[in-house]
Amino acid sequence: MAPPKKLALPKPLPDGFILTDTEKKKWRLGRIIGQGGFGLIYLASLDVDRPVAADTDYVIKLEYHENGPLFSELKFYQRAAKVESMQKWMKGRNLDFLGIPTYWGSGLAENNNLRYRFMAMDRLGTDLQKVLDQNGGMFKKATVLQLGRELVTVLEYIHENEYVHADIKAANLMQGHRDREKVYLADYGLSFRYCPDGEHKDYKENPKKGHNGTIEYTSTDAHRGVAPSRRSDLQILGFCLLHWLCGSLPWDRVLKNPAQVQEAKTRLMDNLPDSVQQLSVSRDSGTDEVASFLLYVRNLRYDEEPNYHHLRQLLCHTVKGRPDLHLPARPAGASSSNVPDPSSKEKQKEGRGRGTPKARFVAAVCDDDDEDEEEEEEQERGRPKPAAAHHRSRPRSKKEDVVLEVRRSLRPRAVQTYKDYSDEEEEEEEEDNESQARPRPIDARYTRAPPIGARPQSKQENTENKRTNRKRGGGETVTLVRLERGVHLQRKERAFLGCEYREQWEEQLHSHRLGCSPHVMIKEI
Ligand SMILES: Nc1ncnc2c1ncn2[C@@H]1O[C@H](COP(=O)(O)OP(=O)(O)OP(=O)(O)O)[C@@H](O)[C@H]1O
Repeated sequence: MAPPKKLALPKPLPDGFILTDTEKKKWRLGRIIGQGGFGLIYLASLDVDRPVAADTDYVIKLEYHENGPLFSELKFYQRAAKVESMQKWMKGRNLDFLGIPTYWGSGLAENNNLRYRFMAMDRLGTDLQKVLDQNGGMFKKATVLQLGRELVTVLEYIHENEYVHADIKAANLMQGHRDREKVYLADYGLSFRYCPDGEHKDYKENPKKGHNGTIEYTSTDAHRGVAPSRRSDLQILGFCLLHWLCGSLPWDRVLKNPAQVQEAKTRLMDNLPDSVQQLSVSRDSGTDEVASFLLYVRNLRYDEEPNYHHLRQLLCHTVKGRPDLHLPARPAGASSSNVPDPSSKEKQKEGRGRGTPKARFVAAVCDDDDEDEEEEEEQERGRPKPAAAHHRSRPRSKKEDVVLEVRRSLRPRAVQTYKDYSDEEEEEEEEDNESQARPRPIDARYTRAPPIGARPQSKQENTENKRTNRKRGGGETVTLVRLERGVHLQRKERAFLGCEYREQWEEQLHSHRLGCSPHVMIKEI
């Protein structure tokens, strides 16, 4: 039989198929309940003698052996998210919950000459993007701040274990299967070991690798082609919080142009706290806390350890307990979005806003001022316009569900091109031990995103870099690309590329940074 096409979704294994993991535990597959860019998600059970029950607590993620994301995800769970290590950490902090799914095992399988890799993990519930879509694109302020605090704690744990997530977004946040008030940060396929064996990666811009991640939320460092770090995870989180609070982001309409998105984000970061404060939707949904959060993040050095306790305090709110993921409270008659449209000039020129279908959807749901125009657009395209949550008094029809699904599938996917190979020697060893071959290289032409211009290295960054005195990574890189090809066809591609590392540094990176400690900065606001 011909080998599987690289990057393809795996040919499904039959219901009832038995998998044996590396610890010799046997798993029985049930029905498929999800599908990503590369892999399939099956219900699964350790009871191999009977069909998998519909309410089982386990799932198995299955990919072709050649694919990369599951390999990266596995490495994250095996190194950083061991059950005992998480429990010990939680105990030390008196926490009763940490939103990281539990990993239960992994292994390789073969069927009809096709080789698969699998991972067993906790079964989770609905992802928060679905919840947001049903809530008109926004959460209540208290919910946003509670989610923010819980995610800061998850990031604190991950960061202490040498990893960053690098792709925080509502689509990667999932409710618990049994307890819907619990929220888990899932999908570690793009996670990055920023500090292998305690050695922080160097700050190094690489125009060839610019604009990694999910374009809406990716960090300004990632736009410049810098490998992700603790501060970039926190900045991504800040952008997410802002989005959930306001229902849109200033760069929503230019998502197809990464350079413009980068420009808009840089402007927002440069003009904090005003730039974020003025996005407040209403007094009830004020953005002051997120402004302070992003301001703190802006003042972090690339390799600086954030003060997570302080970050949680910045997101403090009187409401305690678990996040309430229900409809946002919108004051009657209030325009839901205060976000200025960066492309308004362009819009005037072209007579129409730009952006991805998702960005249009957000605007349609949340920006009352644009409703007429959006409606017109929707009618032109012959699609029904989903009603904003606050206008909806009936359950959505099947047709509306389909529209949501289609728009969901059109959402920008994450791109990764920064992964250093240098920290993977150990993986290679482990792989050899397990007789697992590395994912195979693919052609460089699959890489995405326009290169960004080279910039001179600033004296400050140079000094910072020397001070960290870290070892430099090897010259090879791993590239993972997710491409959108039509509504239903979404593919991700991973490549190992021989890539010249050019040292190009960002003069402006710290030009907005004031010469005082972040704590002093906060007091000055
Ligand atoms: N632990 C889980 N429990 C229940 N459902 C899950 C779980 N993990 C993923 N899913 C479901 O399966 C779908 C596919 O998940 P997967 O992580 O493979 O890909 P994805 O995150 O949707 O896409 P991408 O390929 O971009 O990462 C998800 O959208 C989700 O609905």
